[in-house]
This record gives sequence, C-alpha cells and structure tokens, in this order.
Amino acid sequence: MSLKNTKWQSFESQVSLDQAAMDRVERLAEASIKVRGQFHLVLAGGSTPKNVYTLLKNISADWHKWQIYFGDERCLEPNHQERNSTMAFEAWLNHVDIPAQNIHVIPAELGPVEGAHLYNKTLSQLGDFDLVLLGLGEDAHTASLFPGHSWDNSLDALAVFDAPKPPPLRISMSPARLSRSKSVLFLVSGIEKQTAINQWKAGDAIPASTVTCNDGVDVFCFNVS
Ligand SMILES: O=C1O[C@H](COP(=O)(O)O)[C@@H](O)[C@H](O)[C@H]1O
Repeated sequence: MSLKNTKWQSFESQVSLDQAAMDRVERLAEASIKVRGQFHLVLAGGSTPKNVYTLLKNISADWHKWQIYFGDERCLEPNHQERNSTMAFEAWLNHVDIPAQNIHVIPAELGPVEGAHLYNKTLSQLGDFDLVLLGLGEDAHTASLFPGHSWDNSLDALAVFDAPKPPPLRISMSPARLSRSKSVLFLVSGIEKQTAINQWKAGDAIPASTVTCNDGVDVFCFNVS
C-alpha cells in the first residue's frame, strides 16, 4: 500500500500504547454501534495485544452488539495455551457479556483445510469489518501471512502449511479480507521488530503492507522507530 496512507504513531511507553489502543477500540465500537447497531472487530493474536485485551475487560460497553473474529489461528487443540483465541478469552472475552454466538473462533483444531473451509463459510455471509487489529512479527509477518508465501485473495480464509514460526499449521484471513474494514490498526512493540519496520517504511513488499484501508492503516509503535 502507499506509504502515504500509513499513519505511524510512536508512544513513550508500552502503557501509553496499550491505553491509546484500548481508547481507539472503545471509540470505534461506540461509533459503529451508533451508526449500524453492531461492532465487527477482528482480533490479532501473539503477545502484543494481550494488555489491550486486559484493559478492554474493564470498559463499560454494549457487549451484546459486539461481534468478534480472529485474523489468524494456530492449528492446535481448543484451549491450547498457544492458540490466539485462548489468550483473548483469558485476557478479555471470558470476563465480559459478549454472547457466545457473537464470538467467531476459527475452528483450527480441524486442521488448516477443513478449518479454513468452515471459516470461509462464516465470513462469506458477512460485510465489511469495523476494525481489524493486527500485529507484526520479527520477520514482517502479520496474522499468519508469512514472507515468501503466496495467497489466494479470492478467499477470505486461507490454509497455511509451512509457517516458519511454530506451529507450522495455521489458518489466516487473506490480505483482501483483512483489508475489508473501515479501520485497520497495527500494534508493534519491541526493538526486535525494527528490521521489519525498516522494510515496511522502505516500501518493501512485506506481508504487513498487503493489508490496506481506504482511511489509511494506523501503526502504533513502542520501542521501534
Ligand atoms: O504468530 C503470530 O505472530 C504475530 C505477531 O505476534 P507477537 O507475539 O510478536 O505480537 C501475531 O500478530 C499473529 O496473530 C500470531 O499468530
């Protein structure tokens, strides 16, 4: 995507980044619920968003109007500690009143092919998201879109077989599906991600830069510049 359309914001501390991200989610939820009666949010996995999710469990929100999706999942048993959904449930979703049927977990325990097939069915009935949260790996991957892989952008959910970061079997939303959102927000913390940020800012074709948004992609950074 055009770098001009990427809005970089640096924070002085992890706490201030987490607070700003929580505020952004809360504000967009209120706005979406006001306009369309619902808020469709895609969650990032990994470790970076965990504090934001922990903060979100304490806000006051119209939880029944939230719909939750996952940008990617690792093909492991339900409740496995390495699953992205397990982290989100433990940090946040188990503690608020979002109805279970509004939380659309990727059925990754079925394996990449069957799981992606079923998640494609879930997503095919759906319009655009209101907010997509994403992270950035040291190798510049986002969701489970890894450098050197190719993606079928005609699909919403993709089977991933050879992720270089364990586990190798995963399911990911495609760049096209992640780009179907009113807002996109990346959360990036840690000096180990500096190389990936340099590549992104240099305009290299990295997975993170395949996700676009009409209103521009926001990138919240701490400890990278
Ligand atoms: O494996 C994954 O990694 C990325 C980055 O994770 P982080 O621990 O560096 O924050 C994450 O965005 C993705 O959802 C996850 O599956």
